[in-house]
Amino acid sequence: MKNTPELRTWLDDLKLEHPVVIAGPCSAETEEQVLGIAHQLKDTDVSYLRAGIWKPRTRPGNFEGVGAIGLNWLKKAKEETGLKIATEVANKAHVDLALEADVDMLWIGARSTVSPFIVQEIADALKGTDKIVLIKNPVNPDLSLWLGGIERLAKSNIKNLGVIHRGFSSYEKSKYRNIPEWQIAIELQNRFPDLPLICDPSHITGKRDMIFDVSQTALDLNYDGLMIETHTDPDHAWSDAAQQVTPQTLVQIMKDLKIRKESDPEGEYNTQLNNLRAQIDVIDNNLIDLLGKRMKVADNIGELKKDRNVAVLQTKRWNEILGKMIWEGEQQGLSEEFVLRIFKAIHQESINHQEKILKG
Ligand SMILES: C=C(O[C@@H]1C=C(C(=O)O)C=C[C@H]1O)C(=O)O
Repeated sequence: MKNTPELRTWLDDLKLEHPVVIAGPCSAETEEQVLGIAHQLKDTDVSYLRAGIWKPRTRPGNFEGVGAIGLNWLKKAKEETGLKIATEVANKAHVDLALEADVDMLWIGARSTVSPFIVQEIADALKGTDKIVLIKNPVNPDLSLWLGGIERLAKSNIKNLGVIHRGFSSYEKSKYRNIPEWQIAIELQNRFPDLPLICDPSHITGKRDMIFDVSQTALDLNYDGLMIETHTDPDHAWSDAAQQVTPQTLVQIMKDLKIRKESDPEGEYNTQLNNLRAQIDVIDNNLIDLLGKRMKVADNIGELKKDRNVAVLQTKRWNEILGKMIWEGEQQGLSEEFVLRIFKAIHQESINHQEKILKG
């Protein structure tokens, strides 16, 4: 699949002056709930009313969605408010029912994206549709799997495509429900700059008081839209209560968010920007130069170890370096997480270099 400006057509056709907003409850619960939320979202920045009807849950025994009847509630909400409607599909039966209900936007959930069989089944069922089809990132941080899902949809001749970044599962404890790993979405943007990219801060954060901050980060990174779970009584929602906001909060979030433009033609801004970027270029060259030099020293250490038949990994020395560099990093305003990441990568490269010598 190639990037083309046509990928943005459905988004451009909306003619919005703000990011596209998809909002609504995590799950459709009752007709009154869906209609109540829809009416409160009418005349806001929201273009698409979302509601989950079939809910994939981690453990059995939780609320698994109201099923097809929810489509009637969404249709009614569309008739009454003019909002377009969106729901998640996870198999061919869901797709057939959603298309029959004339749902405007369908999305594939993170737990489905991990399965090429499921994505292919959905792509086949949607073949040639002019509906908008969005694909969430897989639960695991695997860009190829995400791209593979998009390619399957594109091969099924689906033109109105987009992606939703909802963060990635991790065993590690984190302040996020699903760690954003922004660099994965940035890489995806690099490959497909015109593919509409939507952020789902509700699933990334899992907590309503972090939604604004993550949404702002997404806009700072050029995202095209937001999918935000919205409920008139979030605390009593039947699923994902902690991450849903009221329609009033959503309106406030949209008001407070700063919408960034991609660039600015203004002269003085560009002069200063180019100046600073020239400084970054010099520093980057120095970094590469220093890293190359460091690896040459590691090569020499490798030769020494080879002569004496000593193991490459020296945990004590390595831990001393880490401790020192975390402290030094702190003095330079660098986070521990960043220093650890960089030095683990440097250490691995150094080990690879020495391995080559010991095995050579
Ligand atoms: C370079 C060495 O080998 C390994 C690599 C290290 C590094 O790159 O700093 C540190 C400890 C070792 O695990 C060494 O023993 O000093």
